[in-house]
Amino acid sequence: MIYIFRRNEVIRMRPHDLRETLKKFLSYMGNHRFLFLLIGILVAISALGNLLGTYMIRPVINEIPTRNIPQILRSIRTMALIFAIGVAAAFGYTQLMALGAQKVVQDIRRDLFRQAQRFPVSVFDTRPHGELMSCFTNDVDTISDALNNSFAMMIQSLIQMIGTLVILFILNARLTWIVVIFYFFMFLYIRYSSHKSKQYFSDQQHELGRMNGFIEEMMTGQKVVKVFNHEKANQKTFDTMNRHLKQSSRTAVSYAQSMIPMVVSLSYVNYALVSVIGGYMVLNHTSDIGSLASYLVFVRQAAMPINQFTQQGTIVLSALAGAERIFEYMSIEPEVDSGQATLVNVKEENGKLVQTPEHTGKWAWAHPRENGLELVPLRGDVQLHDVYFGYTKKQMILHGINVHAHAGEKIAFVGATGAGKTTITNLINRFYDVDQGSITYDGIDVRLIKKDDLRRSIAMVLQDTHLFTGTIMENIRYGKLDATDAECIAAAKLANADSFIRRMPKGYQTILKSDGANLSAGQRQLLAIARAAVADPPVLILDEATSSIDTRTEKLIEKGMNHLMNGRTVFTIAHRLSTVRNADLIIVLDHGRIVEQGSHEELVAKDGVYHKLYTGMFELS
Ligand SMILES: Nc1ncnc2c1ncn2[C@@H]1O[C@H](COP(=O)(O)OP(=O)(O)OP(=O)(O)O)[C@@H](O)[C@H]1O
Repeated sequence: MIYIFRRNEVIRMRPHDLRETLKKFLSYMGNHRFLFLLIGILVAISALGNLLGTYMIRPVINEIPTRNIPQILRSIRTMALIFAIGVAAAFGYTQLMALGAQKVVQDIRRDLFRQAQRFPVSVFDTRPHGELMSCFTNDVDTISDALNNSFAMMIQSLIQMIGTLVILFILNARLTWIVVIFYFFMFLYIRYSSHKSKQYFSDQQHELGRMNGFIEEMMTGQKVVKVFNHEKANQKTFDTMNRHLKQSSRTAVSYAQSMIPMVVSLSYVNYALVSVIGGYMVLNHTSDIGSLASYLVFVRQAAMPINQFTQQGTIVLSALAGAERIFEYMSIEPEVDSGQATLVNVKEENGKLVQTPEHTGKWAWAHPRENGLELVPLRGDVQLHDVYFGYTKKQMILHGINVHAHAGEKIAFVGATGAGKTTITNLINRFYDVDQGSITYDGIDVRLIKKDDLRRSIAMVLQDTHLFTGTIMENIRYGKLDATDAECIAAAKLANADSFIRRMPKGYQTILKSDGANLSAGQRQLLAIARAAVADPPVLILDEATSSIDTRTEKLIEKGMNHLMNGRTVFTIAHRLSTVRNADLIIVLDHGRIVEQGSHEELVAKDGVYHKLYTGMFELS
């Protein structure tokens, strides 16, 4: 198996399972079967045109001694017509192939993106995100290139290779054995040198991948490099990598470069030998001059399809390896959702809740029960019942967690890094499901609630704000796609973001780029709060930012957060003392276990872990 490395990952040059990958790939081509059938016909016409046109040299030359000019001209016309048809077919199939390739690539991209949207969070947590990105970019590009340039050419070369041999046998069977022997040696040499060059090419790609990864890391981490004076050490590492890359590239290229001249030289020897023996046969009257002329042209061209077939074959194989990676991603089980309880608008009629299509602003869970649909008012009461969870079966992260957040309560999780705070919040909105125990939302097991509706009722403000390319208004509207401008502005006001937005050159229409790079960290957080505010959910998960922000912005954020938290059930991964102090319940976690819980005053009075943490005397570990 040949591998190349891209960035720091291992990339296959050939598919593991060629048959299966080809089957799936052909099924994509099959979606445009008439187009590819037409391309196939044109490829065959083009290949046959080249073969027959060359064959026509025989009658033309044989007719010259007869001096039958009209007949000679007829033969020349026929030959020209055959070549012209071949050229027209080649032009036709290259044009259609460009269209076919883009259709196939468009379908593959569509399916991959659709599938990626449905991946469970665990896929993004466990795989480097560059891997999926390289499927979308490099692999799709390789497939597109192979379809555009290599796929048809490979088939054409195959037809020409077989056709050439057949015609050579027809023209002169005895001479052809010499050609077959040369073909055989050429083929052996091509195999040997391409095998060797692939081996070194793989080393070269490995070195290149390492070097690219290093450059990327150093460029993105320039500040750290400068702070710790690592320039010299980096230069040394880089020089070593650069030297290794030079060595492996040199060997790979030397093998690859030797292939064509060697094959061409062999074909010259072949040509010379066949010319001499053929000439002798003509003189002996065991062959005619036309056959020999046509034959020699075929022999001259013989090396070309072999070369093309091997070179294009390698490109097609590496494209199929890319396709296999894409298909592997596509075959990942999408996030399963067996939840049936949905969030619906309700209104009160004769003291009873009834479901309504109107936007009443009042919500309830429509929970299917044996005796019909039960409407459970949406309140935001969340309870964890003896929850155990591990990301893998081998290692449990949470052990017997019990927490009850009554509607409107503020729960703060504190604890050392790795204690399991984020993991608990990941379970509440079902990025992952509990292994043992359960989580209920308004009394309904979250596994019975449709994920979209569950997540719609829980907003998250993460440390990592993630803003998208688009206007500030669009970024706020991300929280609720049908929010009006007025709702977005109201949310920004509530989040304390309105004043800084209005100071931007284009206000709410200012375009944000690259994850809001044109904003400060504090402004990005204010926007994230506004985005959560526009969703107006009963439950909120806050992962407080640890990065230091100036005191004025910090105050703005605190105020924004307080407004946002008002009237909602809030789970906070708390880093600020003020948040912890104001919480109704503080949960102290250590190694996935609750070690203390209570209000700030209770826990301080207890003089336990929290007190030590609070007074900075002790760090949980
Ligand atoms: N996707 C994951 N796959 C496997 N293990 C994970 C994953 N995410 C977190 N963990 C592990 O789970 C444990 C708890 O992590 P978690 O992120 O919940 O801690 P935390 O208390 O939120 O820490 P921090 O304050 O640093 O964010 C850690 O040991 C961590 O290594």
